[in-house]
Amino acid sequence: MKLVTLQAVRKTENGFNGTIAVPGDKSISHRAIMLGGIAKGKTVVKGFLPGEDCLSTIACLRQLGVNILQEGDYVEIDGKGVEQLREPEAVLEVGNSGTTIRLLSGLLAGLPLYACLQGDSSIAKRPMNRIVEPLRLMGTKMDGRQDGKYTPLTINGGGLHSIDYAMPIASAQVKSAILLAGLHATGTTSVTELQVSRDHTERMLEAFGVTVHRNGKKVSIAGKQSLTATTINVPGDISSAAFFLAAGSIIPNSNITIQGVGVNQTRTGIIDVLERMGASITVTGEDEQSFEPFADLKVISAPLKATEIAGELIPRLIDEIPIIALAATQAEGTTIIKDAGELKVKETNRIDTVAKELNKMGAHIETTADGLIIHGKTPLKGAHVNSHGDHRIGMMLAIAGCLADGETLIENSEAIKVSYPTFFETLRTLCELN
Ligand SMILES: O=C(O)C1=C[C@@H](OP(=O)(O)O)[C@@H](O)[C@H](O)C1
Ligand SMILES: C=C(OP(=O)(O)O)C(=O)O
Repeated sequence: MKLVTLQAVRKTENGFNGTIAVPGDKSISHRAIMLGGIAKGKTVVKGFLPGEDCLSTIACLRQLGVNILQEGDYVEIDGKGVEQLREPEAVLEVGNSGTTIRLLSGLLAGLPLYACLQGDSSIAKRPMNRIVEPLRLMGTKMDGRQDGKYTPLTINGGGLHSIDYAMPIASAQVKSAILLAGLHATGTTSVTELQVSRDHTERMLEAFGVTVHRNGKKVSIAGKQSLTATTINVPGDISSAAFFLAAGSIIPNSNITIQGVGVNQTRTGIIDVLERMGASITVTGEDEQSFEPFADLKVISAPLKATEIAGELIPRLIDEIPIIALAATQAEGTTIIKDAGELKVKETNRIDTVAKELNKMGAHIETTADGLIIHGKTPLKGAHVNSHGDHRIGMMLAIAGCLADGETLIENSEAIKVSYPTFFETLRTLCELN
């Protein structure tokens, strides 16, 4: 039986203060393990995120026969090239990780192996047809429940040919799955994005010596290229830093510096939106040397005003919408978030869970078909809330609890370990929790 965890959080009286570093970027950590696993030579990953999702990726690659040493945020991968991957003897378990199942499916599609992939009860509800359709077009024999819509997925890979695919949705996971399959297909595979999404796969493939052509929203990769091992320095995860950027803005008397955060343009929508709302954020020490840019972010509390978030901005802050919604409850005016229907197919339906849980605390949030309407300047009060097993909802509620009058109890708080296992330790360095 799974234990239900309950975390108590009380209002912080003196603000959030201090200098912190957030754990490594989740998206980049997954990709470093997968690409290191098919490269030739020793790949070293520094600043790896030892969160449950990325540990699932390591476990899957080990099942495929890759030797991986992991100690905290340090990883060494003994890469022997893609031909050394062996057929897994058991089902590949991806846990709660959408990135693991979608990217790994793309990788496996190109290899002459049979594999079965499944995850937890949240993964079982998330759409897989978005990758199954293009991978089938490339020649993959692939199936899943309801004609490939849902997990478990089975893949009988190999013998792929290239495609020129126009994506019907904005998704870095779908783009990456196709590019990883294209790596082992004949001809040149192209993907044209509907809207620009995070480009970590493209950047990391280049870091492993692969030629990737980019032309606006079109990305192309010639098949049959091999990867050469490298050292990957993973920046701090801006999606984790986002909780403190928002907290520092809305919790009075705060002053936080977050060191070494990844500031890839495809991920910095959170900074743009908070600044537009009136937040005081300073970006310093930008380092562009590495394949992914890093910077230090400083935030001090400031009065916020409402905004509208829509269109091309959405993929640049898709995972930050729960914490942006909390910030908007404290802003002057009504914030409108639209074009964010993708939120319905994350770890939970985040349109519903954000509204339901924050409204328990006194917020006034309405749901729409593709977003949220958030009425500002609503004082929050402590309540018994639930992460519903969604890490980002859990962290957002913990920050809400630091702002609300009285005590907040967060049920299923253990979900936070998916992307930020030391979240409450960081919180305790910034303020008194209880
Ligand atoms: O490629 C990635 O690492 C991710 C892409 C996004 O998902 P989609 O591709 O479904 O938009 C994001 O929400 C997820 O947390 C990580
Ligand atoms: C949606 C997320 O991740 P994934 O799709 O990898 O489960 C997330 O981290 O918010």
